[in-house]
Amino acid sequence: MSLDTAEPTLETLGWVGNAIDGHVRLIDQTRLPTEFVRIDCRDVSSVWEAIRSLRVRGAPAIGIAAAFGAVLGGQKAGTGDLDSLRRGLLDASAYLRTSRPTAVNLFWALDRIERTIEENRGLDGPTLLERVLTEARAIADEDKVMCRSIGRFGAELVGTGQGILTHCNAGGLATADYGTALAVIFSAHSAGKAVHVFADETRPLLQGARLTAWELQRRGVPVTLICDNMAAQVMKEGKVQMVIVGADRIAANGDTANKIGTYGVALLAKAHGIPFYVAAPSSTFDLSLPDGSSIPIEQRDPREITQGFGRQTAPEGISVYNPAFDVTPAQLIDAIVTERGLIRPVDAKTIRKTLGPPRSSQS
Ligand SMILES: CSC[C@H]1O[C@H](OP(=O)(O)O)[C@H](O)[C@@H]1O
Repeated sequence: MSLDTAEPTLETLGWVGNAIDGHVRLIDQTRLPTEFVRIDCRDVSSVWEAIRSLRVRGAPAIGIAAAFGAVLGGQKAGTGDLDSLRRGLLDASAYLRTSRPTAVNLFWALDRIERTIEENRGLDGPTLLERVLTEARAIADEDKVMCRSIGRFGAELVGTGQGILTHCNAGGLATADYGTALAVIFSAHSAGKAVHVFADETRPLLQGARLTAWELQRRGVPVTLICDNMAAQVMKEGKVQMVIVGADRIAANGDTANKIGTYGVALLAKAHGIPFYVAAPSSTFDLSLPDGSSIPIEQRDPREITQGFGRQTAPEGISVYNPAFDVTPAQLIDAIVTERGLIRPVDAKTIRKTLGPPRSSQS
């Protein structure tokens, strides 16, 4: 259901889903850049669908959406009977875990919701539901703070006059606010550093063209849109002095899953002697995985490729391979920018030193 199309202020571009009262409100990112529409999800399956279809997308944002979706499950169950409330919350959380497999933030956020339920067994229904809603809001509020911190730390890597290449969208839309990779660019730009961004369009769903270009243009950051197959040429022409991307899951050794095409960009950067950075909050690390080999990679609908431009652009029945992510090995990453500072060199020891001991394993 479309609610309102009022353009957001620059500060409210990110997550808007904290208006619970029986619904989760979010920006429908599939309608951007031509339409700005906020929608209300009134049941858990609508939140699941919004995550699966990338109406809400980006690792932190889908974690936040899932946290509020779980609250919705509790609201639907009602607070009259404690057992049915707990079941409603836990069933919603279990269902939302099946929406997308790669971004660990989804599971990290739902782990926090489920821990909150378990740790508050003694509460009555209304108090328990309120406590879980408070946790969901905390997840969103903490992400806002982490993004700003990532921006501050990452801006130190940016020299004035630099060309910066991005891939996909790791902006305010992908987080509670401000973004991760784009937070670095926004912070550098706000500090008066003249930067120019080359945004990969990012096939097949065009998060770069539709979302990153839109976010940067709105904030007045100079941006040039390129096709993914132009990244090598802009590097060869000396237009790019650094690359910065987001992340969906980072293993204990620093291997990083991100939007498909990121691995290729990292190889190109290495070949051209250009620093390659990842920006991500600590909620994107999965320290239960020793390396990136077992990060689950989402396989998506072939029609995203064969019908991506609103018409059939490939022979009917053609075989299609559509992995939504790839894994960039740690040795291709010069630094990871987190809310706790830079991780450099990118290795298990430095990650542990920066982030602290591993959490429980995530799905
Ligand atoms: C700030 S995390 C952004 C991260 O998530 C994107 O994936 P998707 O658009 O499929 O949700 C992409 O990998 C971005 O780098």
